[in-house]
Amino acid sequence: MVDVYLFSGFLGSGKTTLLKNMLIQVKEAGLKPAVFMNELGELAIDSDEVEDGVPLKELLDGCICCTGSEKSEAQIQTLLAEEEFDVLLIETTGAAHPVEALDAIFSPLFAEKLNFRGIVTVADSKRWLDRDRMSPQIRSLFLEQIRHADLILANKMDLLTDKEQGEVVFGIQALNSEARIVQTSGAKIPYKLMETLSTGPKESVETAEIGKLNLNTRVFRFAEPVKREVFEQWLRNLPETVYRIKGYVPLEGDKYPHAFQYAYGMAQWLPEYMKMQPQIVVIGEGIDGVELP
Ligand SMILES: Nc1nc2c(ncn2[C@@H]2O[C@H](COP(=O)(O)OP(=O)(O)OP(=O)(O)O)[C@@H](O)[C@H]2O)c(=O)[nH]1
Repeated sequence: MVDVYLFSGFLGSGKTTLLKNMLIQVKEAGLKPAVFMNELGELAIDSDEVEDGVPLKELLDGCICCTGSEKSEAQIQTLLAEEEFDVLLIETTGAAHPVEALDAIFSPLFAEKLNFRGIVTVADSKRWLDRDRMSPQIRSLFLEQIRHADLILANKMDLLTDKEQGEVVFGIQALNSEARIVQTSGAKIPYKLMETLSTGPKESVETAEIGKLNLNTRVFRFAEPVKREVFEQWLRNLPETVYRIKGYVPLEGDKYPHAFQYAYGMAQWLPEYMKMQPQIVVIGEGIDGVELP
């Protein structure tokens, strides 16, 4: 049986960071991992982060929970037919309800093959503190992802004071008293901690109504390089409802576009040593008016 873990958590909370950490540790434990990824938007950016040699399937521009679990089922079935592996790590989009995303895994097709171990939710601790500023639907999704977790990473602790850290852990514990909560920076946990999970099928869990999410994704392609100051000024002026940006930004004077990440007001630039497509995906609510600088 293949052990299956489902990574949940809001946009930009640190799921891919956790995935990368886990891939290293699973291999170190002498096990073979495989990955199933689900991205919002038509660009496969997170999958660039999974190193070659790890079996990977992805579902683009949709959500594991709402574009029909059949597609996900088919992808997982192909993965099982084509590859040999011991552990399947599933990264859902930040817009997925974790329990609804379980549908594909609990398909009768996989009853003898997949051993579901649990939902691991990565919570952006800074966002937790500011949760009252979210729109009601987004807030409800954010809380549901935490409420249904079997293990919770209170991530991005490096951005919080000691007092805030305590506040986050108490708050999260009050919302989900069953799950173990670990304070993390860079989503670092030992794989052994995930191995302690063994929840089995989730029977008749009550999920709260989230309402219609008005999350949109837009892809912008750069016609030419931009000045870094101009781009950063543009970021500062974005509406608060832009939750996530990722992709490759061509900067004036640099040979290759830089890998770029933006989540909750925090930008991260990484040098890229290959010529990646100069494009970014912007995810948020009411982003029709957003244009590149
Ligand atoms: N300061 C800080 N940044 C972090 C931490 N964990 C992750 N990040 C950064 O947060 C950004 C988003 O991290 P990802 O791992 O891509 O988040 P994600 O949940 O996979 O994002 P989506 O797939 O878009 O939902 C990246 O720039 C990470 O480097 C942390 O503990 N502290």
